[in-house]
Amino acid sequence: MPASLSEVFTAHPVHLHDNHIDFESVPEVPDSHAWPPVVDYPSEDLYDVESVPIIDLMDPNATKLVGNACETWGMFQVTNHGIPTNLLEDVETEARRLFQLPAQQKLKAARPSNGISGYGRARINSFFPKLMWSEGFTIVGSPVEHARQLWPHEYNKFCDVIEEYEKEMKNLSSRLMWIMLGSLGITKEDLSWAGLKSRPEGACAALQLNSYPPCPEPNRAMGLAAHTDSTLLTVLYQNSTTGLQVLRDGVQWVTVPPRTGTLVVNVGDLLHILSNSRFLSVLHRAVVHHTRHRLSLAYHYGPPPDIQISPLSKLLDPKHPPLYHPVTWSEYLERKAKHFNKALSTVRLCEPQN
Ligand SMILES: C=C1C[C@]23C[C@@]1(O)CC[C@H]2[C@@]12CCC[C@@](C)(C(=O)O1)[C@H]2[C@@H]3C(=O)O
Ligand SMILES: O=C(O)CCC(=O)C(=O)O
Ligand SMILES: [Fe+2]
Repeated sequence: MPASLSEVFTAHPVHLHDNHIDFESVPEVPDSHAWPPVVDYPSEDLYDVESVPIIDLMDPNATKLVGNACETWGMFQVTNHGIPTNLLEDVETEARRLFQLPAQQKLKAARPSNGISGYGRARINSFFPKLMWSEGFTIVGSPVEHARQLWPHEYNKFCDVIEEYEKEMKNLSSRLMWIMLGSLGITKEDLSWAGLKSRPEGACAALQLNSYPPCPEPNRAMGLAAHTDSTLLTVLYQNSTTGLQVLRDGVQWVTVPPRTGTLVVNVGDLLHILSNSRFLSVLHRAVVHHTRHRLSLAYHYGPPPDIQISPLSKLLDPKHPPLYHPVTWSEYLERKAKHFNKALSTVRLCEPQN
């Protein structure tokens, strides 16, 4: 069994580095990136819809509002989250600087086919016949090794900003997790691994930088295909270009409009399991824009990789039996690498009632 997140993908190599195109210079979407019209669910433009809840973390009712959003949307936006505005600006600038590098330079820090961190396409691309209109850079822990490959002489600024962002995101994610669980009546005593003193690092995370260049034919391309995250929760910063969509009630794509200073939070598959299905792990995707470049930074927050995650006993009774097998984050990421969006059903104990 893998001891760290980095080892998870050794058994599931994905080869995704061929066929690079210069997104900025092509006049039309090449066949390699041309998606047939996605006829799954309508987009909200057709209807007048409510949007993802915006929750002020300083609101005395925040816990209740967060719980409600997790049970109905599986996603919410937060204000008054405590992440300094200048840090958000700096991290956006550094991400932009990275993606602006020439392809050959970025490929020096390419994510190995059997590795977790580095530059490359979304690993979920291996499940689709067409390529996505995006590039990504995954960071687990220190970015130094890869940053040196990108900027041999001036990698310090990037590393300082990323490390500060990782530190702030880790604190915020932990705080959010306790608010989310608190809404279900769960306290620190109910989660044996959360207070493990012997493991000061405790939780584990991956920071995913995503770049979506402008696209000459946005309706024929896909930025990031519909997926759920394998995490406990994900905290997403998006720049001022729209693109993120969330599946509402399993029937309709709803855009999550960027709002300055606001962060998007979504429930991941592991929190869905812990909550015994009370919280929704929602499908979300990123579409692309005709003229505007979109950037997003997703902080994928999970438990220590080798800790068993299973429905919390406090939420179980004869009417609410456990719906999932215990699984570690490492094992779950392996399942995701093999089964993609069917990973959750591979750990399900019994079929949903309705
Ligand atoms: C820890 C991780 C979660 C993630 C895989 C990763 O190693 C880092 C990137 C994450 C991401 C982002 C895009 C969608 C996704 C399904 C993917 O392929 O890479 C998620 C992965 C996940 O949540 O399973
Ligand atoms: O770019 C976005 O808005 C979505 C990114 C995302 O879903 C992810 O990195 O998991
Ligand atoms: Fe995601």
